[in-house]
Amino acid sequence: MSKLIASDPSITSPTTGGSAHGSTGLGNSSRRSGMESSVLRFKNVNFVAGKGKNEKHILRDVSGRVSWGHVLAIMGPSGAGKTTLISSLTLDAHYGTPSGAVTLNGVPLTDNIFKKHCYVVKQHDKHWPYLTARESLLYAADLFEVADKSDIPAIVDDIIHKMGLDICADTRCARLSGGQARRLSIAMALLKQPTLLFLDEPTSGLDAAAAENIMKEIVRVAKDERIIIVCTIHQPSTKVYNGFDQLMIMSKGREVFAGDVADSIPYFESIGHPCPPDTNPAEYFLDLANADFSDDKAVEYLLDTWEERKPGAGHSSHHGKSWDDDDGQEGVTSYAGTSFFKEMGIMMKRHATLIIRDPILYLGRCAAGLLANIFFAFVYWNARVYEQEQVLNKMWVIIWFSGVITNMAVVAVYALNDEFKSIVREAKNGMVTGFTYVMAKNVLTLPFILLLSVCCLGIPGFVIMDFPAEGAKMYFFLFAAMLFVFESVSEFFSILFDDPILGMLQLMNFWFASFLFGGFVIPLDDMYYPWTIFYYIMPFSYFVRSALYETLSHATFATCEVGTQSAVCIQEETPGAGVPGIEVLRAFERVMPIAEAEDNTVRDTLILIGIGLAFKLLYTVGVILKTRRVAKIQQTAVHSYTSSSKKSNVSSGSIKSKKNVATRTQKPMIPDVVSSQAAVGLPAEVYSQEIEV
Ligand SMILES: Nc1ncnc2c1ncn2[C@@H]1O[C@H](COP(=O)(O)OP(=O)(O)OP(=O)(O)O)[C@@H](O)[C@H]1O
Repeated sequence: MSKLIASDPSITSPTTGGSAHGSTGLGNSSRRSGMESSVLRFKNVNFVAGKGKNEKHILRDVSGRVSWGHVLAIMGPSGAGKTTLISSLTLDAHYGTPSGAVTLNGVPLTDNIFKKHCYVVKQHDKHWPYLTARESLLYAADLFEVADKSDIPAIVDDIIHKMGLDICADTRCARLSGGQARRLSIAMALLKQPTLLFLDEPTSGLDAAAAENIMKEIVRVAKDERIIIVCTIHQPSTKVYNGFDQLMIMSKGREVFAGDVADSIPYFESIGHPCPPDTNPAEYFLDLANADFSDDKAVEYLLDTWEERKPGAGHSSHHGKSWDDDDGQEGVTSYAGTSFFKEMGIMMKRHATLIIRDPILYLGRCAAGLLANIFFAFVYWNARVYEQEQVLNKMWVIIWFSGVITNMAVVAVYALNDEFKSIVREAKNGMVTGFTYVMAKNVLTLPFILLLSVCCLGIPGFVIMDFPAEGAKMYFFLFAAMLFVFESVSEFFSILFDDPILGMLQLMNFWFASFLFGGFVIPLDDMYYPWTIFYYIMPFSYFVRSALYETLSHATFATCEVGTQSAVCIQEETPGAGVPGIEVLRAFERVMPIAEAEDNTVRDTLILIGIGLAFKLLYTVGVILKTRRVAKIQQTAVHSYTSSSKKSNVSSGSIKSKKNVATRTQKPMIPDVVSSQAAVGLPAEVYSQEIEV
């Protein structure tokens, strides 16, 4: 068996001119990853959820081996552990402890290898609601660099046709039916041409004909493109069932059967469960394995019988193949990924489209800010004149103008939380990185923040409320800095929790604390000592102080008649000259200490930008960590090509191994097994089961 490895990225890297799909779309076996023949092996995969008394063993010693060109269909009743198995194999089984050995071409599966060579389509679809199906595929093709730019539209058209999406190609994803969204997810995966593809319930939501066609396409793609496909499936029709080549039936987290589909009927017959004629075998086997609705003892019998009889038990192997056989390529090749700037460019283009189309997150907020502030301007209509008895009302106009729009950042928490879930999926599949997402978003949201500032202040402040034009420039920047703080805070809370409601609550808390400690509800000197910290770290005090300065100091106020009931009442020195705003501000400072008759706008703007940057930094770190989050499988034992017979060379993003044929011919009967633990001195476990599915 030839085990050549294309270790030079230039051999297959699309960036160097290779076309992954050829001009007619899928159908060219020149694979992006450069791996022509691969094998996925998983051995004794276990998953334990919870700890101590609450510990629950969800997967027990599930093993399998799938080579390129084959589709392994995992079936089982609801709750059998199919999704948990897929999550464990895709390093996504958080909330528990996965263990076992999972290798691709003999190399333990890592996040880096996964991002480059694998793809997972999750059970629940997640697309960009404001992009059409075609646009989603075009952006994905660009990000995956599947071919030269000029070939991409033809490739996308081809895959749209093969997935039966022609009718909805130009429909926005938000309006796709469940089945169409499912097919779009599969199309995205096939576009990448991964070495290893996981599909969790690819046929859910599809009618029988669509399910049959999709499964046919999946089987065809696996063969033609030499992909390993592992999918879970619920109750397939007889036609779909017969279309699989390899099958694993699970129940209660264990195997009931694993092998060729053709062997399933004889196997069940041999253990006393002949499939009745004219019965869908899938349905029949699933009924047998369903512990919820059939006799639990009967299910236990099935599980134990398979444990004893399965072809791999006792070191013999199914079809002469075992965990240890290496008919696939050895090692995992490397290829040049999309460059940072190219990825940034594509992300920015995509996000610009989303900003324009998504009415909630951006333009909708501009409109809402404008309308809300026009409302407040009319509520405080009397405060538009520069009379001293209106000074207090002017302060409240300033506060409401900023208070309502910053409170609306709660909407951003919700929308960004949803957006981030899409990014996490794309990052998992190696389409984007968290860092480029943050950078692209920053570049695009900064102009939006300035626009929002103009929307909120322009007509309501400088037209209706007649704010002095002299202070306009600084006031816009100050306001934009305040919005920047809340945008950054909303970004941070949007990713802090999976549940957007928790993030929204935290933003409300932040806003409320900022309001309370802004220095206008309770003056700084009256705050009880430990609470004063909030006056300094929250944004409202900086904003209100400088906004008051920019609004009052440049104006001239009418003189105040003696005896007028007013917080501030200064008489003009020269009749008809009025009272300078700075004098009014100085007098107001004695009543409302947050006011200051000193120009601190630049300083306060910079402090606000600093607070915003601090949250931006937290957000960036959070995005990077969350998009790299991996539920590492605790490698109980890995058959190693790194043992004495083979040397493995692990470098960043590239794992290469060279075969030593001479030593391999002396392979011991029991596989030479080492583990990562063994590598650090723990005893290696020797496998006693070998099975090919
Ligand atoms: N973190 C967890 N804590 C406790 N129980 C869990 C956890 N994750 C999964 N389970 C349980 O493990 C079992 C297997 O769940 P899993 O989602 O893998 O089943 P499934 O075969 O994919 O089911 P379905 O076909 O309905 O999607 C279920 O009983 C589920 O309730």
